[in-house]
Amino acid sequence: MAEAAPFTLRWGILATGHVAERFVRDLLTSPLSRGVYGIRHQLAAVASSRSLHTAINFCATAQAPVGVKTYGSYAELIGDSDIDIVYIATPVSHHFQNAMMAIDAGKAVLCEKALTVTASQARTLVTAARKKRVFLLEALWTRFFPLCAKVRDLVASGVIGTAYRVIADTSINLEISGSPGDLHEDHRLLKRDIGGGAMLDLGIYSLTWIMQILYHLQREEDKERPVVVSAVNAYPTGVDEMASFILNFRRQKAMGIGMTSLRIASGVDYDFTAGPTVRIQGSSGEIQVFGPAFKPKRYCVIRKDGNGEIETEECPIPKDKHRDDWGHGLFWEADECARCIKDGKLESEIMPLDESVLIVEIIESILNSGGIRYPDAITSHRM
Ligand SMILES: NC(=O)C1=CN([C@@H]2O[C@H](COP(=O)(O)OP(=O)(O)OC[C@H]3O[C@@H](n4cnc5c(N)ncnc54)[C@H](OP(=O)(O)O)[C@@H]3O)[C@@H](O)[C@H]2O)C=CC1
Ligand SMILES: O=C1OC[C@@H](O)[C@H](O)[C@H]1O
Repeated sequence: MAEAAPFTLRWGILATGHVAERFVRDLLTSPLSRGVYGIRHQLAAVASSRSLHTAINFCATAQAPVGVKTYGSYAELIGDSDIDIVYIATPVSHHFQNAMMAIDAGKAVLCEKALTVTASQARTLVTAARKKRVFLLEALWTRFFPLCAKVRDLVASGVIGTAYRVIADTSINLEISGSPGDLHEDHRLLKRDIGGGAMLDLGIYSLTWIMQILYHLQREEDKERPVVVSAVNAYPTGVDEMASFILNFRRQKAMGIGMTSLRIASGVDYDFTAGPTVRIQGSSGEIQVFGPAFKPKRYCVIRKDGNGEIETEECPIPKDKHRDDWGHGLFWEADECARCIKDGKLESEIMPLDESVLIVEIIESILNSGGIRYPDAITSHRM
């Protein structure tokens, strides 16, 4: 019997910045190069808010195939009937408006992290997607790494006993060399008007590690939400440059301890000096994760009764040799979109919408505790 043709998902790319290029390069790799079958991705169109030329140049740089449509406005892309899903790769400040526009037009949406600047925006977006019955997913790419799936499975299967503590750090160093104290203010992460700051950009990864173990793995019927305490340092531009937080799951007798910084990196070098960026400690052992928390590379399992033996699992990002050996790791979230949409699902079980909303709520409470306020222009529900 002939094999069924793979399900094809037609993508429209909204914005042409740094992550959009990486995402498109990933989309253009073959799912077979990472052992994924039954789906394929088609890059249908790219839009830039700046100009048509920017979109055309973007396609050339990303080595897009001929025939990809290009637009000089987001509205044109969203109105294109040959697109199934819109990937939103604008700064956080613009996610609410961009995603709302796509949802209103009945398009599925994969929206970069953080889902929105405020919890109220996140709730409104999710309500709109559910009402319109369109697929919506926050592009928290790390969640979809096979490494994360393996770690979740290991914890759920009781390999380390009961998980009582998760410690996670996601930090980079934006200090200007030779000018101690000063950070690179031209960096998007220092800009308040586009939703900069450590928590929304990087702390969210520490948070997702804690949440995918201590929250996501709880029984669906009676999930315990954490009580949050935090400390935040602000930078003169008004964004948070450093934050530490504790998520207390009292009923589980468990705590998540998260850190993020734009001043001091997780380690001088992620491979050799950072140590584990994530530690999951259980009653009978520990799982340690190495590499940046947003792009983990390997994990090891240390059992209390293991006589000091450490089981290490390397998890390299698969490369496509037909695409210049490219592979960044963003393709796994794209594959999840294709699988969900193929199966008629409106959200992913790996990163449910209620969890995305809860994550923005937690970030908001952490930022509020440090007096961080974003301008009305990016916190409103104006379209
Ligand atoms: N998953 C991951 O690995 C990563 C995710 N991210 C997330 O992706 C998003 C974008 O980040 P990144 O690509 O690094 O950002 P960039 O600044 O490189 O790109 C953002 C793009 O958004 C568009 N844009 C629209 N309005 C504005 C505006 N007012 N200011 C700036 N850009 C605007 C522009 O595209 P155009 O002019 O074509 O419309 C711009 O190129 C963020 O939400 C971030 O959190 C970022 C890095 C890595
Ligand atoms: O989401 C992200 O992950 C990778 C980092 O390099 C980047 O700053 C951040 O936006």
